[in-house]
Amino acid sequence: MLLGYGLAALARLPRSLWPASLAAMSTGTFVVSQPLNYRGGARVDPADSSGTEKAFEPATGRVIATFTCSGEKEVNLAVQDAKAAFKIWSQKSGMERCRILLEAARIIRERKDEIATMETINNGKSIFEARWDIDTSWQCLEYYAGLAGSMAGEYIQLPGGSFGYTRREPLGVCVGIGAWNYPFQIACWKSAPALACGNAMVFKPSPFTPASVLLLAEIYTEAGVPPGLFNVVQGGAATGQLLCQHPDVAKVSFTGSVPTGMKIMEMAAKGIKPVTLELGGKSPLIIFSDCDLENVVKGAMMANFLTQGEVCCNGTRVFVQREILDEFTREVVKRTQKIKIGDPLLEDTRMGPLINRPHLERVLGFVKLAKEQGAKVLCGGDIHVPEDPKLKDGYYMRPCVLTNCRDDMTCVKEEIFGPVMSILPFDTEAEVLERANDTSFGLAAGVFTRDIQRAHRVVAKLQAGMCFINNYNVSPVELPFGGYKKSGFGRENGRVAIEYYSQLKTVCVEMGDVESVF
Ligand SMILES: NC(=O)C1=CN([C@@H]2O[C@H](COP(=O)(O)OP(=O)(O)OC[C@H]3O[C@@H](n4cnc5c(N)ncnc54)[C@H](O)[C@@H]3O)[C@@H](O)[C@H]2O)C=CC1
Ligand SMILES: NCCCC(=O)O
Repeated sequence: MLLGYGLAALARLPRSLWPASLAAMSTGTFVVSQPLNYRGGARVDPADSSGTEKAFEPATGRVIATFTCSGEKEVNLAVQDAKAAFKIWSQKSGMERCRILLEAARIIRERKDEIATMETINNGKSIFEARWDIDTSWQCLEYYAGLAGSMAGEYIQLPGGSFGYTRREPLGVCVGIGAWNYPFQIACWKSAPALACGNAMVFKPSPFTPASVLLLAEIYTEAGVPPGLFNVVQGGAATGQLLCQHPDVAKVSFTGSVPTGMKIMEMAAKGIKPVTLELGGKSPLIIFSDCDLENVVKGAMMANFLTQGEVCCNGTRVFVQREILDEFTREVVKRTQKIKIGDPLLEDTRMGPLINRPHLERVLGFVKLAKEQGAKVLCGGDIHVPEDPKLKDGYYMRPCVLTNCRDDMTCVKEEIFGPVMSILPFDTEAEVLERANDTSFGLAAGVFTRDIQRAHRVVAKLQAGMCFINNYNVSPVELPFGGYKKSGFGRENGRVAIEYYSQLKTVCVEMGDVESVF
C-alpha cells in the first residue's frame, strides 16, 4: 500500500494529511502497486525486459511484487540519464552537494519508521533492528555530506617557483549492486560517498528486496539532486551483467557472495573498471577467560543473531578459552532460547523470518550436516511455526547453538548466513590465532579480554579487515568497513571510501622556461 500512494507526491503534502496506513502497517497487508524502476527523477516501467521476478514478504510467504527485470535497453537508458545528470552534479561545489545530501539525510531521519517498516516487510528483520539500519543510513549521508564540503587536493611547491597541485575528481557513472540482507543501508553506503564525490549512480538491488531503495531514490529527488543522478534498475544476474559490462560505467561497487564477486571482477577487468567488493565471511570471535562474561554473552549474540544471522561479518566461529567454556555455553544457550521469534513488525520481536524458503532449507541443511559430522545441537536449528495463523507460511527457524565442533566441520568452514553459532574450545593465544586465521575469508574478527596488551596484540595478528575489541557488529559510519582475502577489497564508510569513488588528477605548473634536451 505504501508504494501505491506515489511517495514523491505525498511528500509534498503536510504529514498530517498522509493516509494513516503509512504510519501503521501490519504484516500481511502490503503490496507494491507502482513501478519499481527509477529513472530521470521518477518511477518508470522498464523499456524492455530480461524476465520477471517475484518478491516475497518473508513473514507470511506472500508475494508482494511481481516485477520486470531490466534488459539492455532499460539499462542503457538508466546509464544515459545518469551520464546527463553527472554533467550537472560534477560541476557543483562540495558545499552545494553537502547541502543536498544533508537534506536527504534529514528526510530519511524524518521518515525512519516508514522506511524501516518497508525494510522489515520485504527482508523479514525485526522492526527494532530495521530502525537501527535506517539510523546508520542517514548517518552515512550526513557523514559524506560533511566530507563533500571539505574535499580538497594538495599544493606542492617545486623548484624555481613552479608548483603542482592535485584535484580529486569524480569517476562518472558508478554502479551499485546490492545484497538482500541490508537493502536500504547498502544503497546508502554506496550512494552517499559516490554522490558526495560528484558521481552519478545506477543501483540494482537484490531481486529478493526490490522495494526500499525506491524510497531512497525519491528522497534524493525531493532533496534536490538533478533528475537521473540516482537511478534504480531491477533484476538479477542478467541485469547486473549488463550494468557491469556497460562501456559508460566507470566503477562497480558490489555487495554479495564470493562467486558473484569473482564474476563481477572479471567483467570489470575487461573494461579496466575499478571495483569495490564486499563479500562473504566466516569470522572468528575469540573469548579469553579473563573477559567480562555478561558483555561477552551479549557480544556473541550480536555477532551471530542480528538479521536472523544473515550478516556477512558475523562472528560465527566462537572460540572460547576452555576455563570458561561451560559457563559461557550455559549462559549463551539460556539467552538464545529466550529470543522472541515471530511477526517482525511487532515491537517486542527480536528475530523474524529468514529471507526465503530455499535459504531457510539451506541453513537447516547446514545444521543437519553439522549433526552428521559430530556437532551437538544445544538449542534451535529447527523450523519455528508462530502461533499467529497468518505467519504459518513464513520462513522461521529457531536460533541454533552448536558444540562439539571441530575446525574441519562444514559448519565451521563455510558461511551459513543464518542463525547458527559454532562454539570451539581453545587453550592458548598462539593456538587460537592460528586457528582463527585458517580460513580463506577475512572480513571481520572479534576479541574479548580485559587484558589491554593482549587485545591489541591479538587484533594485530588477525587477518581481517574489521576487528572488534570487547564488542561486535557495531557499524559506526566513521569507520572503514571491508575485507581481507576472499572477503573482498576496497572499503565502505570512513574517509577512505572517498578514494574509491574518485580519481586523483595531478597538475604540474611551470613558472619558468621549458628546459629541453632537444
Ligand atoms: N561484505 C559485505 O558487506 C556483505 C556480503 N554479503 C554476502 O552476500 C551473500 C548473500 O547475498 P546474495 O544476495 O545472496 O549474494 P549474490 O552474490 O547472489 O547476489 C548479490 C547481488 O549480485 C547480483 N548478481 C548475481 N549474479 C550477478 C552477476 N553475474 N553479475 C552481476 N550481478 C549479479 C544479485 O542480483 C544481487 O543483487 C553472502 O555470501 C554474504 O556474505 C552480504 C552482505 C554484506
Ligand atoms: N550493518 C552491517 C552490515 C554488514 C552487512 O552488510 O552484512
